[in-house]
Amino acid sequence: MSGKLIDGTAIGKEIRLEIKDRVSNLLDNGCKPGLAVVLVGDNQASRTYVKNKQKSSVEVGMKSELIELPSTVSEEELLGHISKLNKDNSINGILVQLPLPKHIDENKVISAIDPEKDVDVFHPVNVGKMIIGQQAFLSCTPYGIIKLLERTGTEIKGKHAVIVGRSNIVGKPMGQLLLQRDATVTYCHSKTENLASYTQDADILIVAIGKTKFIDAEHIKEGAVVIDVGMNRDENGKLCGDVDFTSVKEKAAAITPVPGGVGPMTITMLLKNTLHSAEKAYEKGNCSQ
Ligand SMILES: Nc1nc(=O)c2c([nH]1)NC[C@@H]1CN(c3ccc(C(=O)N[C@@H](CCC(=O)O)C(=O)O)cc3)C=[N+]21
Repeated sequence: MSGKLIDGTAIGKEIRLEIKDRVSNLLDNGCKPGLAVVLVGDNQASRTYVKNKQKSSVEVGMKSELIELPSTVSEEELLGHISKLNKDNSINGILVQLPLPKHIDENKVISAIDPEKDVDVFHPVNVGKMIIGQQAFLSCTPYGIIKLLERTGTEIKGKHAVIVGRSNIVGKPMGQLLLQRDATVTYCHSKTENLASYTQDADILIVAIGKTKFIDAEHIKEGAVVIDVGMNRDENGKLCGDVDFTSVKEKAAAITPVPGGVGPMTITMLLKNTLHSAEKAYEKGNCSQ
C-alpha cells in the first residue's frame, strides 16, 4: 500500500476560511477578535513561529498584537504585561511563547493568564476541564490532529491509538481527546521497553517525541494512519519530523508530512480558539474593536 498524504496546509486553509466568515460576522457587529502574543528573548525559531501566528491571525481578519520583551526582562514585569492584557477588552486570546528564559517560572506565568483568554490551553484549569470534557477550548496541536483525522474520514471509535511522547502540551492531552472519542489509547515514551511491540499494533500512531527519524517502517502496522508531530532540524537546518517519512509512507494508509502536516493545524486551532473566545466576549457585551 502506498501512503496517502494528509495535507495539513490544505485542511487548515479550509478551516481558516470558516473562521474568517465567523470573524467577519463579528466585525459587522463591531467586535474585532484580538490575539496577543508575548515573545521573550531572541530565539530565532520562536520568532519565526510567532511571525507565522501573527500573519495567520491578520489573514482571518483578527487584530494581532506582539509584545516583545528582552531576555533580561524580570518575571514581575512580564506578569505586569499579562495582567494588562487580561483586562484589555480588545484582546480575546493571550499566548506566551515558550520556552521562557530560565530565571522566569513558566508555570507561574501561564497560571497568571485569564483562563478565558488562554487560547493556547496551557492553564492548569483549562487542561483539567478539557480532560473531564468540560472545556470549550481544546489544546491546539491535539485538536488540530483530531480535525485531520475527522476530515480524512479516519475512524477513531474502537481503534487502537498509540501515542509516542507524554508532554503536557501534546502527548498527554492527545491521548485524552482520543479516549473521549472512544479510541483505546496506549501511551509510550522514551523509557518504554520494546516500543515496536506497541507501535506495530497501532491503527492510529501519533509521534511527538522530538527525535529525527525515531519511527521507521519496522514500527508500523500495514494500513496504519501516522501523525508526525516532530519539528526537528536536520544537519542542513531542514525541518523534519520524528518519522522516517519515505519508508513509512509505503506501509501507512495515510501520513502527515513535515512541514505541511500538523504545524499549520496547530495555528489554525489557535485561531479557532481565539474566535471562540471573542464570540463569548461579544455575547457578554465585552468585545471591543
Ligand atoms: N505557548 C506556545 N504555544 C505554542 O503553540 C508553541 C509554543 N509556545 N512554542 C513553540 C511551539 C512550536 N509551535 C509550532 C506551531 C506551528 C508550526 C508550523 O506551522 N510549522 C510549519 C513550518 C514552519 C517552518 O517552515 O519553520 C509546518 O509544519 O508546515 C511550527 C511550530 C507552536 N508552539
